[in-house]
Amino acid sequence: MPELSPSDTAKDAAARAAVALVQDGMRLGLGTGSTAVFMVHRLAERVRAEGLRLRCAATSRATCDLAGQLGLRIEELDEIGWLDLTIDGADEIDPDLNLIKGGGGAHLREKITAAASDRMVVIADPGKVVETLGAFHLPVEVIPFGLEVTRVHIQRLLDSAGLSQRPMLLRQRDGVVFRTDEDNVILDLSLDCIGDPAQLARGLSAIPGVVEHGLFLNMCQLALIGSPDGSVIELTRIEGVA
Ligand SMILES: O=C(CO)[C@H](O)[C@H](O)COP(=O)(O)O
Repeated sequence: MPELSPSDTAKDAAARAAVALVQDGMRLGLGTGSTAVFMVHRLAERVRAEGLRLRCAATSRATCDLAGQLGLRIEELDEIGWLDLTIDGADEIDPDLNLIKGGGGAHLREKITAAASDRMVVIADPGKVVETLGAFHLPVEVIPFGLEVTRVHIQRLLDSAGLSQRPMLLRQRDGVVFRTDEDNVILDLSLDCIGDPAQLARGLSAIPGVVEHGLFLNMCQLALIGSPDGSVIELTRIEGVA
């Protein structure tokens, strides 16, 4: 394997630590993003080496394709029904293990998958750990029909919550509007600092046209933060803390 950058070494360390939690017979959710890519590789290595029998659901087409190439059999989430563990990346992680996700545009399937899991473990490099959520843009998946009207509703919500907001960007990739696996679009909100994530999450969920936002509150029980030296720090959440 080519030498990894410090950031990739950190991601790989977190991924290895998460894959070490996997036991024979488990039903797993596989996350999306560059850190999750390391996890899928390490998981495939363990399956090959130890003959682990796993049932896996993927949170995106990209992860499904990668897992298939590495010899992991992917099933539909509904075929498996419920998962023991989902391992996924994150864009921001606060001290209560609340998250911003969706940098890769997969947060809808990621949230459905994590919500169908006994346990969600997040893997990340140290740059993802923050005191307060919001420096990373907040992705909001929106149905294309009535997009501009939905945008007005979101703006009104942000105004009423006193959240300063730079232009709400319609996500593009390679010069064209980005479409999610569900064929929706994403509005990226630049909020700087989200003082009350629960209130914002409730408000966004109540807007017709919003399919899902990237706030993952009270969903993650453990974050494994890799370091460029290969060590891993465990962050845990005290149950019941919002
Ligand atoms: O939420 C996600 C995709 O929707 C990713 O998990 C998140 O963007 C982190 O990605 P990366 O590991 O590449 O930093």
